[in-house]
Amino acid sequence: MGLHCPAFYDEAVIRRPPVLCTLKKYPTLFFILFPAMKILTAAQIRQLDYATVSEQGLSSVELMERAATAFTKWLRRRWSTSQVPEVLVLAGPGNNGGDGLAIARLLYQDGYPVRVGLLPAASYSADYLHNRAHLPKGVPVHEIGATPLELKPNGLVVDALFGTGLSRPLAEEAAAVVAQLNEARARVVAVDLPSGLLADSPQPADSPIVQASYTVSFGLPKLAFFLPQHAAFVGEWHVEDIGLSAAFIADAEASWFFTDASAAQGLLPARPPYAHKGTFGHALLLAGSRGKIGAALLATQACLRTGVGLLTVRVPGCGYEILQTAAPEAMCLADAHPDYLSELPDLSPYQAVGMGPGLGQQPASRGVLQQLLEEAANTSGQPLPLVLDADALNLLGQHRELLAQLPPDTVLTPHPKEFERLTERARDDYHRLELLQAFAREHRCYVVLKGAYSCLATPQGELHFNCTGNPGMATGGSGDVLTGLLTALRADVRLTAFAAVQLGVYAHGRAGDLAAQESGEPGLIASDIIRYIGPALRELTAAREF
Ligand SMILES: NC(=O)C1=CN([C@@H]2O[C@H](COP(=O)(O)OP(=O)(O)OC[C@H]3O[C@@H](n4cnc5c(N)ncnc54)[C@H](OP(=O)(O)O)[C@@H]3O)[C@@H](O)[C@H]2O)[C@@H](O)CC1
Ligand SMILES: [K+]
Repeated sequence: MGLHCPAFYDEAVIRRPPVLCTLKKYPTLFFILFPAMKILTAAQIRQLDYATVSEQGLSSVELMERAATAFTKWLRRRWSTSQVPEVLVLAGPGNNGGDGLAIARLLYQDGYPVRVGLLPAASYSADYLHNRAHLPKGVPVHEIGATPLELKPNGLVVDALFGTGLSRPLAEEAAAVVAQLNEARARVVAVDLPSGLLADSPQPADSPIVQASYTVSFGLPKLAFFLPQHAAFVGEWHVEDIGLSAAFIADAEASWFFTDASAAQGLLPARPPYAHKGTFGHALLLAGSRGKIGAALLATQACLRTGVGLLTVRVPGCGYEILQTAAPEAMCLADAHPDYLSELPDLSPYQAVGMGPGLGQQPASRGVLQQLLEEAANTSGQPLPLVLDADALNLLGQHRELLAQLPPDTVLTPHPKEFERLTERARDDYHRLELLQAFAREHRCYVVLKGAYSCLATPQGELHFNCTGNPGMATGGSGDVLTGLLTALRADVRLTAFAAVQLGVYAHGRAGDLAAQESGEPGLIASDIIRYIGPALRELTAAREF
């Protein structure tokens, strides 16, 4: 029965478009210099602009030309001249508008039918004026704002109204243009940022913002791209490499990062040739209750597939035969109670413990959690690594006094609703990030906030956004798989706590992406993710050194 009834995290919002970071020109340099991929603030991006220009002996117009060329190449790869009846480029008064004017010129030279709409302003940037002067005469130009936009059916709109220089919510003509685009559901490709969206800070909920189908950004992604509340504005986002100063980025202070393939690659050490099962640790899972033994089984299978040396699973009596039959590779310790966990086993054999999938919220199970926290903190030497999920988190939320007992470096994997139960209701996604950062710092733990771009907060207050995963993974049991996977990696003493969690979250999403290629997103179930953990980890394993 319980086999088909895993724990759900249906409140988790997993609605994200695929990320395609195209770093074509300077990929090797980029990957060597930036193992942790930084997300810079809008102010840092402006400094990066200056640093690039002075370091490379460029003029700012030349850097703008690089950006426009990269954007145009991206657009050309997507649509040929015969596929679009018109490209309407909307240009604002700053350098985002300057990019737009250069893009209009390049597209026109490539044979696209281009028209330009200019937003009137009191003053214009120097590079805007340069590109305005160089717009070919054959490109029709008109003012926008006061009159209705005439949009051709199936045409493309290039949104180059405002980028990182936005200093206040859009109003008047600019707001009118945004309203018309959104109402017409125009097919919009935003240059750098959808106009009206701030790159990295909150703004009033009713701010006019372009709803882009695509956003093509330069150099590095913006923080705004990773937040669910912006998905409808940003659309599918891409980052194009324009050779921005690598030295500046390497030196820049950052507390936001993203984990893509290059950051995750090599995090898992190769297995030594003379390895034995003791090398990879012995993990314990505390999971399951009547009707939710499936959750325990999913966590078990994921833990095994991640390469744990030995695994023992503690389930209530009703789960014993199920576990022994469905997962013969694991050892099973039946609890004295038939329906839920009521006793903590001796912890001395284990290198890591995962608790929560399908657990239920019985007072006796809370007692097990409390004892686990006490004993894990008091092991001789380092505290015993813990991974807490699902009902273990709900029990912590109901008894917040237990939070003070979390051993350092404990890993918590809440979805937004579970996180809210541990802290407070967030006003918006930015506030949620603040709460996440503060919580991880205060409790010296790692918190994985699950969802699209799952966000890992570290005890040092860093936030790492994960780039793998897909909406197919918003299905019952996905979270149980993550718990098993992370427990196995925490039992592997070769990995630091941070590396284990960063790798685990990335590998979980990657396994889901590989599984979705086979099953499609709607048909994806948690067991499919487990089948692809091995292939995902194989991609991420470092070369063996002798
Ligand atoms: N950095 C890089 O690496 C590279 C950057 N590049 C490009 O530069 C872009 C940034 O350009 P940017 O700094 O000129 O800012 P941008 O977004 O065009 O807006 C500024 C103008 O808008 C005005 N304005 C602001 N808010 C407003 C409002 N609510 N309503 C009305 N007006 C408002 C503001 O006027 P003010 O605030 O002074 O009144 C000013 O006139 C960046 O996104 C990228 O596309 C690439 O070319 C090369 C590499
Ligand atoms: K824009």
